[in-house]
Amino acid sequence: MSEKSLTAISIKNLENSYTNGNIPNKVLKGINLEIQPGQIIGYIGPNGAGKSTTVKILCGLLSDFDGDINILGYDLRTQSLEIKKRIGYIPENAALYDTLTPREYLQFVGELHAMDAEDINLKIEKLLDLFEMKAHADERLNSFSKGMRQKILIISGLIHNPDIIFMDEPLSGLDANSVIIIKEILTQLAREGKTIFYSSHIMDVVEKISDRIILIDDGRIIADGSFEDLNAKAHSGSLENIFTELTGTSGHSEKAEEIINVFEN
Ligand SMILES: Nc1ncnc2c1ncn2[C@@H]1O[C@H](COP(=O)(O)OP(=O)(O)OP(=O)(O)O)[C@@H](O)[C@H]1O
Repeated sequence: MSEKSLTAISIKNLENSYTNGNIPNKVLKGINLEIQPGQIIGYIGPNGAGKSTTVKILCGLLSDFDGDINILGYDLRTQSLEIKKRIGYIPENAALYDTLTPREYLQFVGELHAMDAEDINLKIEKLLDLFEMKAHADERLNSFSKGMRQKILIISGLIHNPDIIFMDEPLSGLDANSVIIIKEILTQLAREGKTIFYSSHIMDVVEKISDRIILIDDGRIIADGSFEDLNAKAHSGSLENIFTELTGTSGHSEKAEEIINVFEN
């Protein structure tokens, strides 16, 4: 991690709007966060709360925002290239180059990160093997299942050994063994001082791996603390219950009944 800063991610008054037609839709309404290295952050919230938008801004994929963001001591607006060298981004879905094989795609990603060719090839071989993808190394990506594609996305987000790893629903499509391995990888990387910013709807995984859980709703942070802190605040027992209590969604069985009634009548 950069010697320039002790703070991994600093976000001050982050605001963002999308414009649909001429009408601005304010999505982030003043996010303030200081995240220290070595933390696993679980970033959660209801659909449309602004999680993916936050992650895309932090990864430099959306540049139209208000507020100040500093990552590893670098200003996101003026030094985004320095930041991009030091972060990894694992989205839920991404356009992989379907005509390439995983080996070719990962070589391409390694080259983008200016990695040494020998180092790239060595890592590709080892990682494909460890993710049980070696047998598919030379098949085209367009023949891959969702989980197989997700494994390639995970490898490509980690291959350059980033200091901060941003993940947006990264376990989507993975089988149970792979989920356990990824959880273990994240815990071990955090122990080495890497920072993990993890956005997901899978509450039991977030509950288990996160040192700190940040709950956003309608573009604002409504809870921030360890699972124990949040649990003490909401007295709910599980993160799923805390989530529903704090985001004001309740009466699930009544809602399910109403939905079935609409289908059946
Ligand atoms: N490209 C876009 N153009 C216009 N509006 C957008 C765009 N992307 C997202 N939005 C809007 O911004 C809001 C936040 O979306 P975002 O994808 O950040 O939410 P999220 O918390 O990640 O949701 P989910 O849990 O459903 O993935 C939503 O109202 C969404 O409609």
